[in-house]
Amino acid sequence: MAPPPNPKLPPRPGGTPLGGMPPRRSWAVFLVILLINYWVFSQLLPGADEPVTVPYTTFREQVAQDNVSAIYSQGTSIEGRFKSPVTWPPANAAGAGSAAPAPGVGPIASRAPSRTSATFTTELPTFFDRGLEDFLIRHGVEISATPIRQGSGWATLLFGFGPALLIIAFYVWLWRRASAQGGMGGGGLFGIGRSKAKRYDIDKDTRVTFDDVAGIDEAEAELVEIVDFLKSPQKYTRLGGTAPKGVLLVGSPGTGKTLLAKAVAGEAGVPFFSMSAAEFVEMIVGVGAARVRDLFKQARESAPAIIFIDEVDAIGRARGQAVLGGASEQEHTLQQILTEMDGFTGREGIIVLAATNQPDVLDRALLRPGRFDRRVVVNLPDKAGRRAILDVHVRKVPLAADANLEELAQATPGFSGADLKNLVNEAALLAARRGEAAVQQKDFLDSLEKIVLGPERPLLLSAEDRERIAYHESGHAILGLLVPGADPVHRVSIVPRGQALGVTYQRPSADRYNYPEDYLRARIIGMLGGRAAEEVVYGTRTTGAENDIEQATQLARNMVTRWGMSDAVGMVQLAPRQNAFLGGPAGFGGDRPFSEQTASLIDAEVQRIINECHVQAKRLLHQHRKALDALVASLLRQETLSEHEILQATGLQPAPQLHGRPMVPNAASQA
Ligand SMILES: Nc1ncnc2c1ncn2[C@@H]1O[C@H](COP(=O)(O)OP(=O)(O)OP(=O)(O)O)[C@@H](O)[C@H]1O
Ligand SMILES: [Zn+2]
Repeated sequence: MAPPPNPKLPPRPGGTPLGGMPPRRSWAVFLVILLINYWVFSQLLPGADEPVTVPYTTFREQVAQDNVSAIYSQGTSIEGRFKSPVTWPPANAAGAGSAAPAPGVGPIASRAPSRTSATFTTELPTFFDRGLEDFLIRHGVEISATPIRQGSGWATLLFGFGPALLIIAFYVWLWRRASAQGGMGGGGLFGIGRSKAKRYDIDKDTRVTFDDVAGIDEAEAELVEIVDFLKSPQKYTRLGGTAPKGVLLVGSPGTGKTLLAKAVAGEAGVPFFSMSAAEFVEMIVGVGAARVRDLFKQARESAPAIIFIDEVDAIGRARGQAVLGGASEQEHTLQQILTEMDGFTGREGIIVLAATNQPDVLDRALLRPGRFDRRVVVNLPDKAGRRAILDVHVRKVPLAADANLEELAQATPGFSGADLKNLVNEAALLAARRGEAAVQQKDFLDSLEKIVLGPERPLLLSAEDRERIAYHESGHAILGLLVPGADPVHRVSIVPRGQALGVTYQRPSADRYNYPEDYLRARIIGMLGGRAAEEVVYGTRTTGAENDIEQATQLARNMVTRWGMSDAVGMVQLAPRQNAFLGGPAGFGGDRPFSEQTASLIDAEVQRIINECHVQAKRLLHQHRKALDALVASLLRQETLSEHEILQATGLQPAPQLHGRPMVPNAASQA
C-alpha cells in the first residue's frame, strides 16, 4: 500500500529552485588531469632514476671494480651513482631456468625482481668499516655533499606536494559538491547565506487559485483585496496611501494557510517565494539574517511577488521567550525581517504573508503597523465548509452512486482541510485495493474509522475477554442512546483498533460551539457506561476503563474550574483557558492562583460530579439489562453494528438530542 502523499508543500512540477547551479565540470576535469599526471610520472620515474638497493658487499665489489662514480651518505645509508648501470639481483640468480622457483631457492632471490639502474642505495653494516673512506678515495669515488639522486624540479615538486595537492583538490571538490546539493541556492561556501526559498512560478497548469480553496470563505474574502493590489498597485497608491505589507495567517495546522497564500499568488499571477522560518535559523551566527536579506532581494528583483514565511513563530517568538539556544541568532533574523519590511516603500508590490498557529507567542514588534498589521484567521471548516473541501478533493476521484459527501461532512467535525484531503486519499487507495471501479461510501467510512481510531489490530482474545469487551462497549452505547442530550450512537465495534479493544462511536448531528451542562453530564454518563456495565454484569472491575476515566475527569474538572458549573465553587476561573488553536493550556504558568482549600474544594466537586454520573449510569443499565444483553449477543455475533442494527437489537428509541459534539470515541483501552 502506498502511503498517503505528504500534504505539506509539495513542490509543484512548475516550480524551479532558485539560483541555478553553475556547471562544476571544470573541477572534475582539473582533478582528472592531476591524477593522470601523477600516474604518468610515477610510471616513468622509477625506470629512469629509481635506485636499486644493493647489499653492502656488492657495493664494495663495484667500488673495487672502479664502477662507482660518486656517493652521498647520511647516517648509515649510502646512495650513489654507478659508472655503468648495474643489474641487481643478477639475472641468473633471480629466475634461473624455471618460471616457478624451486622450494629451496632463497626467498630474496625469488621475491625481488631484477632491476638495472645507474643509481643505488645501500646500508652500512653496524660494524663500521673503518677503511671505507680510504678505499673509496683510492678508487676515485667522489664523496658528495648533496644527495646524488636529484630528479627534475617537476618530479620533486610532484612527489613532494602531489599527494597533498590531490587531497586538497579532492576536499574542495567534495565540499563544492555538498554545498551545491545541500542548498537550493547553491554557491558553495559563499552560498550559505543564500535563502533556500522555493520559488513557484505561475504557469497555467500548476497554479493554485481560489477555486482550489474551499470552506474558509471569510479568510479568502479578506485576501481578495491583496490580490487586487498585486494586480494593479497604482490603483491603491495613487492617493498617497501605502499598500499593506504583511498579512499574518493564523490557524490550526492543515487549515490551508499555505494553500491560501499560494492561491493569492496564483490569482494575482505573481511569483511565490516560500520559506519556512525554521530554515532561517541555523547554527552559524548571522546566517539567518543573510538568508532573509537574500530572500527579499530575490523577491524584489521579480516584483510584484509574494513572500510566504511559514511557521513564523519559529523566529517571531517574543524576545526572551525563545526556545533554548539560538536566542540571539533568532533575534537577529527577526530583526532583519523587520528591517526589510520597514525598507519597503509599499510601492514595490511585494507582500509578505506569514503563517502561524501560535499567534500569542509572537513578538509585538512583528504586529506593529507597517509590518504584519493584518491578521487573517483561518478557522477549522464547519460542516458546509467540509462539504465544499471534500468537493474540491474528489474532483479527480470517481465516486460510486452511493457516495454521500454530506454524511461524511457531518461525520467529520474538527477535521481540517488537510485531514479531509487525507480522508479522500485513503478512501481512494482502499477502493483501489478492494478492486472497485469507483469509491463507495463504505470505503469512505472505513477510512474515516481507520484515521480516527487507528488500523485494526489482530489480537487473539479469549471468549471471556470478548464478552467483557462487548459488555463494556454496549454499556457506552446503551447510555448514549438513553440519556437525553447525548450524541446519537453511530457504530459499536469489538474489533480491536489502535489502542482500543472496542469502540463506541458517537456522532453529533451538528457542529457545536456552546455546550449546555446537561449535554456535558450526558457525556460523562456515557463515558462511565463501560465500567458501569462491567460492574452491573460481573460485579468486578478491570483496567479497561482507564481512558474513559481520564476523559470523564478532564471534562468534570473543566466544568468546575473553567465553566462555573459547580455551585460550591461558583463562577471563578480556576484554570486557564485552553489555547484556542493547540488545545494546550496557555497562561497560569508556575503557581496556581488559589489556596489549598480551593484546591480540595475543586477535587471534591469533580468527585461529586463523577460519582453522581456513575450512580446514574449503573441505575440506567440495571433498568435496561435486557437491552444490554441483546446488544451484547448481536455484537458477539457480528463484531460491528451500525446505528440501525443497534436500534434493532435493543428495541430502544434514541433519546431526544440536545446538540452535537466533536467526534470523540469512547474507547476501552488496554492497560
Ligand atoms: N480549505 C481548503 N480547501 C481545500 N484544500 C485544503 C484546504 N485546507 C487544506 N487543504 C489541503 O490540505 C493541504 C495542506 O494544507 P496547507 O499546507 O495549506 O495547510 P497549512 O495551514 O499551511 O498547514 P500547516 O500549518 O501545517 O503548515 C493543502 O495542500 C490542501 O490540499
Ligand atoms: Zn470505555
